[in-house]
Amino acid sequence: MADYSTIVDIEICHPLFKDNVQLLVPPDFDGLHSGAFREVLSKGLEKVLPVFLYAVGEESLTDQHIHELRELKQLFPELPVLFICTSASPQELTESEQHQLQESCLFLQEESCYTPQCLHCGDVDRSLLGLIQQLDRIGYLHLEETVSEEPSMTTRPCCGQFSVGSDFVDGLHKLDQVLFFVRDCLQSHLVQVSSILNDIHSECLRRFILSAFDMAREIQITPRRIHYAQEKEADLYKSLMVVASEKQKEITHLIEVTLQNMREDLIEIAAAYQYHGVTLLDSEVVESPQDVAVATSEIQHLVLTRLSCAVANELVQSVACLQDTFIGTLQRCLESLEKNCYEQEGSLSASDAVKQILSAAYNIKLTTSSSSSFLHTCLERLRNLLLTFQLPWAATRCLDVAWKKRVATEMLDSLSAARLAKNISAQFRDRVRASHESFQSALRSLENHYSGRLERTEEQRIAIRKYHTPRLARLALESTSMCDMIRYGMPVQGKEIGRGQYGVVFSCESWGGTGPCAVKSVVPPDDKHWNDLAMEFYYTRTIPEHKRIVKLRGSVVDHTYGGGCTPAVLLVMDRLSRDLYSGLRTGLKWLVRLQIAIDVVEGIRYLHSQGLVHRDIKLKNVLLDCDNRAKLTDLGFCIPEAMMSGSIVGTPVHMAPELLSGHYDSSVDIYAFGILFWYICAGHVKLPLKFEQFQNKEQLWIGVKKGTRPERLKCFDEQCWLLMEECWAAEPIRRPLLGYVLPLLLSIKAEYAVKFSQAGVKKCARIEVCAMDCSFSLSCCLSSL
Ligand SMILES: Nc1ncnc2c1ncn2[C@@H]1O[C@H](COP(=O)(O)OP(=O)(O)OP(=O)(O)O)[C@@H](O)[C@H]1O
Repeated sequence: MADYSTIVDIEICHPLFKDNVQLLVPPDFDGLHSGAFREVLSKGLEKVLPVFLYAVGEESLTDQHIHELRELKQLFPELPVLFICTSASPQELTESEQHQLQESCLFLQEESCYTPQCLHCGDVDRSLLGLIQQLDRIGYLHLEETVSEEPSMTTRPCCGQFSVGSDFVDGLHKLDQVLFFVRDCLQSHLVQVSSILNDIHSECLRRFILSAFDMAREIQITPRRIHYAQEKEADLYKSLMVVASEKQKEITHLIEVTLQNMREDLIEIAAAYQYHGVTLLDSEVVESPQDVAVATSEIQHLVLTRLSCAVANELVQSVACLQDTFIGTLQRCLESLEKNCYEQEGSLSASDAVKQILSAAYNIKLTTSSSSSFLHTCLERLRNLLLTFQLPWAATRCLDVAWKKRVATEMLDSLSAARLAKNISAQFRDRVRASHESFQSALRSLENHYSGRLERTEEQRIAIRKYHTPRLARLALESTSMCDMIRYGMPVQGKEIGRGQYGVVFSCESWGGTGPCAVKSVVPPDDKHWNDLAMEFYYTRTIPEHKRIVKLRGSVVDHTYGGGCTPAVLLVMDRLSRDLYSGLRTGLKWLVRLQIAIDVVEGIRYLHSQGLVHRDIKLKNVLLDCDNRAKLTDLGFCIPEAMMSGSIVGTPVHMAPELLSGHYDSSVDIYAFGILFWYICAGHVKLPLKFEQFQNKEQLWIGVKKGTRPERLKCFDEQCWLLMEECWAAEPIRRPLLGYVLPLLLSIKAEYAVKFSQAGVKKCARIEVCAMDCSFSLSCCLSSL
């Protein structure tokens, strides 16, 4: 096969060709076979990121060009092409054009970011209109009818989504457009791959976190399930043993009633019985006395079997714990425990053992020996003896309906309900005991299986929490930062608006097309801080937007920070007016403060609903907008409950006592809210007196553990005080649920709103009276209010 590709090895000193750039100039395809174009392209583009420049020498496309371009479109429908019309009259560059070109080159060299803009080619040479229309028809350019005489092309989308469209350059002198096009193409590829990468990172992260949730749940729930199964089966066993041992009278009575109710039916069933082991001659006579014995035993067996069934049914119905519904939950619990557990061969599973316990009543068997009285048994044996010796007067050989009825009746008459009951109980007890033992051994092996397995699960959960998720989070932060950087560029940092333990917050007028924003710049000193920051970023970014959580818009990694050795991570978020700390310092009205408390509770409730615990609720992490509505920020310590390791985090005065023990849950946020609510009700930011006595945080924690809490202030409303006390209860279980706190705060606020509006009406009324009463001046009246 002919090799059509020509690799031109050229050395051009230009930033564009700096790294690993290959210039592929395909041959002229005129006269070559139709597949030549495809062949060259597919060979030349192996492992190459293509940027297509298409030079056109004439003012219109030949059929061959059109064919080529159609093929190109088919092969790469998404990839843009920059068409350069080389025949456009080359003009001398004006001074300003030369300057512009230089600027563009510098611009690219500096690698600074650029927000793609809509480029219009309104000023294309009119003689090239035909060529542009041809490209339009093939689907590369989109000519726009404009009011002006000039044709206008829209080929690039506006800012936002970063994708590049095909473009047209009329003249080689417009090299800056070539540079921009190439740069845009490469950046668009970069955005595409980093978005895909970020999707993969985020999805893996999501799955890891979900599996950590499942693991935490399994670790927590499995021992409880096993315990529940043990308890429930023990109860069942106990109550069945009571039935078997102590309810003889009831069972006797039950058998008597069943016998009475069924007697006629059983005799009729016996009458209609067709023998299996006996052949009848004419007139329903049998040949030998042995046949009579067989027929007798068949009838007796029939009657006893029917009777056993009926007694079993009655027994099950009269004993509640023998019914399926009674152990429904136990069965489900066992089945879920056994789901992923291999059973040992030959041994009974716990759920089967429970089924056997239940069926113990159904499997009871009544036999003639167990049912007859001693005297009846003797008579029966005597009768069989006589039959065996074939004494002529011993028995009839005509086994007709009357005979069958007689045998059934005799059988039923011979039954002793008390003996049957005793026998049934004994059988029942033995079966239940055996099944109970099988159950216990099955549960023991289930427990053994789980104890090893739960240890492994815990190890995996720790690995997910400590290693896998933070690393993935960091990768996700880097890939999304790359996209954000290309799309929106580096945020321009304005003045400093705050400072935290880990970073500085700057204002930024606009980023990504919206503003104003705040940029939190953090320089993670080590891998641990990097990972923590990445997790914060991940949680903040992935939770769906909520009006009570400060919105994170994106992030950028500034690799030039610190001379390039300590990159800074810039988290860009919505900018709010101030934090609650400065709000309280400058003074906020009571109703406003109550509304802030409501907002905070809504924010915490939302995080909890997402499975997250904030762990650092404090005045500085509550931001206020210009209407003094609050939002939570700084999800630095925010973490899903399943990922919590018991690490000690937070701000000392807001930290619940159990935080120090390492065993805590989402109720630490409710404790912290209790303290925050103290400040909200106090209306200032002074430390509670009770806490002031402590010299350091260690002393504070000891005090808090012993029960020291902020003091009640005079201005406190009774309901508010009670609420704080509940929230900061020492035992997490006694802290109220947010679903209770929220309506309570709303009702407190509504009460005050009514009180204030009534007070306002009274105040106005008094002012009117004062105004009418000339003996009082208005100012005097107002001061009295
Ligand atoms: N989005 C924002 N809009 C306006 N101000 C903000 C914003 N984010 C933070 N600030 C201000 O910057 C301060 C520092 O915020 P940052 O989140 O870094 O730290 P912090 O919560 O005070 O401390 P730490 O991170 O150590 O817990 C806040 O107290 C607040 O005053």
